[in-house]
Amino acid sequence: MARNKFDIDENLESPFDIRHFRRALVYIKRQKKPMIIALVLSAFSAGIGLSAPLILQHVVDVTIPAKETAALIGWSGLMLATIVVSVILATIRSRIMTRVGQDIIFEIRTDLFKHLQELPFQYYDDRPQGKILIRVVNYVNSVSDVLSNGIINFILEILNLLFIAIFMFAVNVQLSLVILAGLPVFIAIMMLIKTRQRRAWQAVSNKSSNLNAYTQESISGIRVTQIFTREKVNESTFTRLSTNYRKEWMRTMYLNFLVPFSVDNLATIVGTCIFLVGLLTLEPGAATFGVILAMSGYAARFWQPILNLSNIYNSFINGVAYLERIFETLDEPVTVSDVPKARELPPIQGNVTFDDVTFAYDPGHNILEHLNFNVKAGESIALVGPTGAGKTTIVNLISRFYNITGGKLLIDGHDIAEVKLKSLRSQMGIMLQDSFIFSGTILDNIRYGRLDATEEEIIAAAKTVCADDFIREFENGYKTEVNERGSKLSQGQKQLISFARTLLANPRILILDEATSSIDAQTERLLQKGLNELLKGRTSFIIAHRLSTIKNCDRIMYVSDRGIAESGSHDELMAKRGRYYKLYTAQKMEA
Ligand SMILES: Nc1ncnc2c1ncn2[C@@H]1O[C@H](COP(=O)(O)OP(=O)(O)OP(=O)(O)O)[C@@H](O)[C@H]1O
Repeated sequence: MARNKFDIDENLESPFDIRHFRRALVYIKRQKKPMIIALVLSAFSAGIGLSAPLILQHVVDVTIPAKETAALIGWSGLMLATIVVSVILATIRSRIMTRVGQDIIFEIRTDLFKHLQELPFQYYDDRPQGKILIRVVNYVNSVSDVLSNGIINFILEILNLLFIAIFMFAVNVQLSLVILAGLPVFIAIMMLIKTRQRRAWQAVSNKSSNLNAYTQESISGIRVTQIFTREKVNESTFTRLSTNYRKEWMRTMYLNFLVPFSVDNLATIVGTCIFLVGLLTLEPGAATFGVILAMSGYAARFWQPILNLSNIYNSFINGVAYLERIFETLDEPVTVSDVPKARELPPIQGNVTFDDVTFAYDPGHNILEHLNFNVKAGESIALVGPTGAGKTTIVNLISRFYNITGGKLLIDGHDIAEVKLKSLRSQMGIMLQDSFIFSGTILDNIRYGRLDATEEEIIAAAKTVCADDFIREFENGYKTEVNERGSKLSQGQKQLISFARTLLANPRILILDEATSSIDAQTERLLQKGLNELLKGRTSFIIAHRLSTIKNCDRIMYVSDRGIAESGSHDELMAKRGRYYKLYTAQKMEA
């Protein structure tokens, strides 16, 4: 998918790719056993149900004229028994199939989530989160029925149809042909609306995806919305997307209504014809009144599975519209992954080399060009420079969150493109600009990257970053529950927690992207002390706009014009009186 937004429809596949169905069969096949049991139960239930018209015919033609009261009671009891057995079998089948449906969606959803965990940053850069979410939650739910009951019901309805055909031909061939005469008309109607129905369902999936994306974005940005009093504008955007969804849904339903409407009408016409033809040819030995009654029963039963089949077909194309989206996500290539013969990156010292590195997020728009620098193990590097120059991009490349477009990036001489991602990232401590806090306790949040860390280690990390004091001030201390995104915490507190989380991993290379931007100057000074100790012997990349915090770094790189414009220690760069000097003196004056 190219870059997408909440009001841009995703590309629709046309015509239907049968591969999607074959892939769905992989999940269905895993449920073979319970599905066969359900099928057999249903076949029994349907077979028993089919005997009812035969009993009726016998009662009308034989039992009633002969006034055999005892037999009449017997036949009535038998009819009741068939209904009871049918209901019991149908209930058992429903239970089995509910479980099968849930097992199928459980597996699809697990595969989707697993895949989403591996997809690179780029995938998430390119689309609204709501469009991803709707696939995992809603779309998977929507295909459950079609992949479980849909298949079974399809087989059953075909069997049902066959049985009914056999029964009715056995009773009367001429009237059976009358019943069948409506079939070509029905097939013609279905052929006419089939493509439109498919497109309509695809459009519904698109519009619901757009609506979901916008709702999700609006909820995430609700604070900004209220700050700028944009509620009315947002409501009108929501109404527009909602209206689009409703329109597509209605269009789809109108098409769908055509099916039962046609079936009902055809069934009524055929039913009338049976009485007409039956009564006209009513003569002893041919069509008795009992036969006509039985045949009109079969006519109704014959059209019921056809109606059911067309409903199954309808939910099938509806499901396919969702399946396409689900499999599209599962097929999304994991572009940042281990190469076939990837090696483990051995425990590193922390030498980092950018060897003629070029990088573009979007082809043709280089953010970095022919970047060359070498960082020795244990060196502390500050990346400074104007907004949007490429500082975050540089540190993201070191952890291989994106593949570089040209050149090589080496750690201790190992090309990072050739080592296992896990072995690379597990030796890095990265603190992103967004200090994301997960729902759970503060303890859980610090422990996030090292599940085996002891409480003592967690507290030590928190102390190093000066987070221990404020954490203990909470009523439940480290066991304090925080909400998703840490809504109970101040921005600075979130940064300190995520700082502790990064340190706990004890990384050889530490990357701090605006790690202390929201922390007050006093805490920052204290933090700096702890950090200086901690940074000893580790390679570190520190991005900071507040230059006072990076003054003491071994080397400062001024990032600009797709590369490093200046590089040196604070004193060297100040003596040079270049861009860094200007930036530093400007900040000093402001302070
Ligand atoms: N995911 C992305 N897709 C496309 N372009 C991007 C993406 N992320 C960043 N950019 C672009 O790359 C350039 C460098 O961005 P980067 O975040 O590295 O800058 P920065 O120097 O860290 O900025 P800041 O100081 O504001 O954090 C910017 O022009 C930005 O628009």
